[in-house]
Amino acid sequence: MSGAALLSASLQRVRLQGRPVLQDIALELPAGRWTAIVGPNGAGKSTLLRALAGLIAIEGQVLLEGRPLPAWPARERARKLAWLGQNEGGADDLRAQDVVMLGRLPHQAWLAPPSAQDLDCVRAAMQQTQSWDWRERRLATLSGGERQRVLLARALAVRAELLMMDEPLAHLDPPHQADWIAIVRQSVAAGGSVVSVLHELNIALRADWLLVMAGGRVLHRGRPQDPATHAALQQVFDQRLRMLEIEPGQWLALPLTG
Ligand SMILES: Nc1ncnc2c1ncn2[C@@H]1O[C@H](COP(=O)(O)OP(=O)(O)OP(=O)(O)O)[C@@H](O)[C@H]1O
Repeated sequence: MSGAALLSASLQRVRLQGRPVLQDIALELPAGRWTAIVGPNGAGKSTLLRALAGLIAIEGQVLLEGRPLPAWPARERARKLAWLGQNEGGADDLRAQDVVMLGRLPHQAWLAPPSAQDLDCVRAAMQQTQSWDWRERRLATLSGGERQRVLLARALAVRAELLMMDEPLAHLDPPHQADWIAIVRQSVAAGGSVVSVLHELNIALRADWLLVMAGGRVLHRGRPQDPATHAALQQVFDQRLRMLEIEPGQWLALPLTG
């Protein structure tokens, strides 16, 4: 694997409760690219993302900037790699602003108060996700979409080079989905790398690169515009998609009924 990859992985196997869930996956994630992981329910998308983030035990190796993930000091790694998981809980009693400040922990000295830079990052991230207005409200009092925008702000406040998100669009309405795409594009344009598990195929088709999974393997990787990518999508979704090019290079995947 080339040394240029921000993250590279070689996974022989990942087991959950003794059951093999992923096998034989090798990939490289360069800087400056948005990669979307797609595939049917149970394909192993979330497990792959968790494996790449170092959140679960693997048989194999994940390298961040060429260094194995476990060899990174925890705080340094947490500054490089930000995570937004599915249905995250545990912070319900905190004010939204304090939840976002958690994203600054890897930058703060032990028990030190937040710096002016931390406060700036929190405000900027909350403004980016349009969640600043409810900064004083407790997370538990927010709607699903409002909460998701606060959690996205927390991940953005880290200012990490690598942003990993599992179903980040859950609960977001179309304008905020569009805002999410804009945020991802900004991050990638600034040299960052974004990896997202997405169920919304039409959003995934706007990524730079797709990983198409089924049965615990990556069956195909390629650009969303490539006919081979469309064929892989058809294969994993039982030929039940209608692929439409709505403008040059921009595709939609509609479910075929009947
Ligand atoms: N904790 C667990 N213990 C055992 N098996 C698990 C566990 N979590 C997930 N699995 C199994 O691993 C496989 C992959 O699950 P995973 O959540 O990675 O799939 P996914 O592609 O993200 O699915 P979905 O689209 O439904 O969210 C599934 O068969 C699932 O049942």
